[in-house]
Amino acid sequence: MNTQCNADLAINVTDATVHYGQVQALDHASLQLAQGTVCGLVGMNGSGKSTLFKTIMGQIKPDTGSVKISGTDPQQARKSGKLAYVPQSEAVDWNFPISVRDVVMTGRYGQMGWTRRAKKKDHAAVNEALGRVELTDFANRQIGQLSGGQKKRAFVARCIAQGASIMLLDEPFAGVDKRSEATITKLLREVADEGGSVLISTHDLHALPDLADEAVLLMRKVLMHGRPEVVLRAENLALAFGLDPMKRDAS
Ligand SMILES: Nc1ncnc2c1ncn2[C@@H]1O[C@H](COP(=O)(O)OP(=O)(O)OP(=O)(O)O)[C@@H](O)[C@H]1O
Repeated sequence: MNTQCNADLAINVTDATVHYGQVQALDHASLQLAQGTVCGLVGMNGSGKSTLFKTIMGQIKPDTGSVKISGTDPQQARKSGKLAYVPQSEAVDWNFPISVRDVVMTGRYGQMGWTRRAKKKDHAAVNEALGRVELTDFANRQIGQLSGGQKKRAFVARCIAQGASIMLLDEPFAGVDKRSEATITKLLREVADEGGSVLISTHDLHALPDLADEAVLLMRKVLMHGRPEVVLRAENLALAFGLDPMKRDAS
């Protein structure tokens, strides 16, 4: 789909197979994502989307194949702050006694050294990120006391404070109000326009053509990768879902 050489690819997953015991979650999946693109990841429940994210993040080592992030290992890309992940809401402990500001500050930890003492530039990065997601007024609230959409915005702000140029977002629009969806969409577009890359799983297929430059259909392997309006054609969705999810909930 792209003409960049491998080291220029933001994400390069080649032939990744992942098992959880007897369950095969990825089956020789390959995905190349160029710099400066927003890509939507679409697939039914259990098709391997979260597993693919974890594999790209280096949290799961695939049985076969390899993952490169801008030509380096995922661990190295995470350490340098280049690669960031916004997990599904269910994966977060919202009762943890931490403020919105401190959640965003965790994005700076990699650059602070072992003392984790925030300097002026760290506070400035956090303030700027909070402003970009319109959460400045909520900075001192405990993270669990935000709405679903505000929580997502806080985690996007964390990626921005980190200075990440490659962002993975697992269902960022699930249970999210329209304002938050619009704010997040605008920010992701800005990240891509600045040369970053965004991979975003979503069940909201109607929103995808406005949000993403590309779409990927996943069913343990990548069935199709191309322009959203082509990938989301009914006959292609039928391959991935066995029905027409534009007429029904894609889950
Ligand atoms: N920790 C685990 N142990 C065993 N099986 C798992 C584990 N995590 C995921 N699976 C299985 O692996 C497959 C892929 O799961 P995964 O969570 O990657 O799918 P998904 O596309 O993200 O699903 P959803 O849309 O529901 O979030 C599923 O069959 C799931 O049941």
